Amino acid sequence: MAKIKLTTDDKNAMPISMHKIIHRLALVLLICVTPFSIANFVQGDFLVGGLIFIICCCIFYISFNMNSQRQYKGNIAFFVLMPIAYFLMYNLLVDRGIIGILWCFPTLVVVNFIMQQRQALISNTLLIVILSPEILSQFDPSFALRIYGTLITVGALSSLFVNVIMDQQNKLHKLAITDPLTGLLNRLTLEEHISLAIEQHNRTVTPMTLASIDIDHFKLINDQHGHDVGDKVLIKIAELLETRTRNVDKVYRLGGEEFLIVLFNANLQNARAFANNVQQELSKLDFEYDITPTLSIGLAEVDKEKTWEEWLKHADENLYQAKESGRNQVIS
Ligand SMILES: Nc1nc2c(ncn2[C@@H]2O[C@H](COP(=O)(O)OP(=O)(O)OP(=O)(O)O)[C@@H](O)[C@H]2O)c(=O)[nH]1
Repeated sequence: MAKIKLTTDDKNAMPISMHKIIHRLALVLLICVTPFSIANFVQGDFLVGGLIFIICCCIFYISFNMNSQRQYKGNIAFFVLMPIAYFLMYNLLVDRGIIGILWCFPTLVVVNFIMQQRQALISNTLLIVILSPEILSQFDPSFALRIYGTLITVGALSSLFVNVIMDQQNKLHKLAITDPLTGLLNRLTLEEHISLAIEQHNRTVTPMTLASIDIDHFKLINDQHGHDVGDKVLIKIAELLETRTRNVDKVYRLGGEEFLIVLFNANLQNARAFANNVQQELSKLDFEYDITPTLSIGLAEVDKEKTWEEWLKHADENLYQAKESGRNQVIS
């Protein structure tokens, strides 16, 4: 089964479920914690008020940032907002003793939700290290040990919890966007990727070409050799398409024996060379029962005057012409 290609950005991005969790976290903070911060300011307790306010700002900022920019990577929280919060937390511990420690617990949990796993681990370890001199000087060793035990347990449990959610969500997301037979992308992300390709073309004038691909007389393969043999042909062709494309390209099975490839940074000439190469490679593959499948391919280069639907339609029309001209053809 072909593996879906993930770009570096896909790999660094937080899963969609984390976006929702952070929006909800922001809402919970707004309702439950912000009034607490205001109350502290009113009572003149600027340290506690400021600390809570900064943590809330951190979550609000990230939540807002995620609405406008889906690829949040946790850097703002790691490099800017958390150091400020930790500075205040240290002073709180110096000033209030054991009461100051209490705010570390929600912080350890929140950090796991708003940063990537490695950043969260570093950040939480740093928090404990920063507070250590004060913990050791203020409390006797057995009590200090209990504090460390509880801080580490809360940090580790929340990290475990977040990782289980992210893992499940990644699996579900992968299932939702892939075709179960071939492992290629299905239609779900088609509009998003084609629109992104158009955006990138408009921004950088990078050429992009769509290749609409259809197996010729596939019904005959099914009828003569059975559906399971037809499935194996589909899987092998999907693997061929995946191995012949680059990491940035997107390969879809749109249904039945129909495939689509978004060829990034490829003009019509590059795409034609790619299509001819795929046809040649296919003719060299060994299939059961001496089946010799062929492909009809329609190509269309991106045109900034066209919408993504028109671009797709153009590639489909060329595919239709390839079929009409006798199949096993590339038309652009
Ligand atoms: N084995 C298998 N067959 C499928 C699958 N999905 C669709 N098909 C079959 O694909 C065949 C498509 O047939 P047609 O649309 O007539 O196309 P074709 O025979 O390839 O003819 P042309 O496209 O005109 O060259 C049908 O027989 C479908 O049953 C699948 O997942 N597995």
